[in-house]
Amino acid sequence: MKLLFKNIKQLLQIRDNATISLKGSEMKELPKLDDAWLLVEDGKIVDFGKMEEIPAFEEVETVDASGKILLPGWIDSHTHLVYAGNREQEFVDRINGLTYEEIANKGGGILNSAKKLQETSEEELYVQSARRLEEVMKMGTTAIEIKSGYGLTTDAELKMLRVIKRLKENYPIAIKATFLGAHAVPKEYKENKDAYLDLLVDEMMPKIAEEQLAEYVDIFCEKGYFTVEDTHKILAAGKKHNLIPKIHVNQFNSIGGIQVGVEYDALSVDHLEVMNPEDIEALKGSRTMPVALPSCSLFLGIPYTPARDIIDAGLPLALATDYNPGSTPSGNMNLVVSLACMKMKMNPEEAINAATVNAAYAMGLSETHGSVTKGKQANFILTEKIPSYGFLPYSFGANHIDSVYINGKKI
Ligand SMILES: N=CN[C@@H](CCC(=O)O)C(=O)O
Ligand SMILES: [Zn+2]
Repeated sequence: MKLLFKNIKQLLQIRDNATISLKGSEMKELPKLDDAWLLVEDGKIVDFGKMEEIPAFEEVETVDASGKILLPGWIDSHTHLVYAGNREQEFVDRINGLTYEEIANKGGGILNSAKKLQETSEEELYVQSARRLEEVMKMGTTAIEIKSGYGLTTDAELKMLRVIKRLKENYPIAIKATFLGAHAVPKEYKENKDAYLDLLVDEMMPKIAEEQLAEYVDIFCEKGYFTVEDTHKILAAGKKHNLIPKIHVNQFNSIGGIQVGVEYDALSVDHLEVMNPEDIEALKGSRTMPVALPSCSLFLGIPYTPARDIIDAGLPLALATDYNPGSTPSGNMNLVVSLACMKMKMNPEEAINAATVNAAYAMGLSETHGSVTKGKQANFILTEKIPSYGFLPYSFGANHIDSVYINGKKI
């Protein structure tokens, strides 16, 4: 089945196959075609061009995109979308003056979510997660990474990863799974963290690898959670099972997590709210993508990732939501793109590049996703009639999405 978009006001993010990621000043360029057409066949982009040169097509279904912009769907490379219930009460506790750390120290936070998840059946967890996945797809997300890490026992971590597997099977969106058993130390292991690390390495990882339940491995490298040494241990064990690192670092403190990530050739290092010059230096010359999560900063009232320092140092940057019940109960990539412009001083071009091309890199999907390239998946956002692409981040809070296409099909 062929699908033809005609009269597209602006076709954004046109790239050749060689574009894998964008860094430094390259992020300011957003290649586009005005008054364009685009042809889709078998779920893939076949060709595109200017309306004045449109060939005669037969037996095609046509979409009139007059006044509308067509751009690649958002790629969300960092989420915890599979979780049970919510943490609304902690939100109120924070309004009333407690900090995220104080809440975690009194048994809330990640351990609170873990307790809820352990008590929730796999079926119910699937139903709650599928609802969230459908919600983010409608908001333009066309590829998504999902982490475990609210299980913290072998059974509950496997339950989470099986739910992710079922989502992969039942939805057209590309999904990558990450094993984040090292998200927090369970209460029972408070005095013996090493025994928990052994459980992750000796019991959970082999099972996950055997059932092929994850592509990536993650750890929350942060004061009060896991140290740089723990990070070495988990990433080295992950390597034995072909689990590529994508790690939580520098959210509250800079303790050397970026350097370990780079040493293990991590695909991405995520959060980065607190960065010192050595952290930026460590990323130079590496293949590791820095990933910022501005809606987490908004919700927790913590600093925003210093995007200007990162990009102006010649580095790439990707954007993601961090969708989770504690620090970011929102999976809205449109808001993330707006926040990147408003709070991190990224230009609209930089923010769109960070949420498409660079985000695809951060999920290992550069060959199939993230740009309008012949042969790539036909994953698009078709906007409402809007004056320009800059209007998307400018009019924050309104998504301006007419429709979303995944593999050439309107969802
Ligand atoms: N920082 C670590 N993990 C999550 C939040 C976890 C939670 O509060 O439930 C994050 O990326 O923000
Ligand atoms: Zn996270």
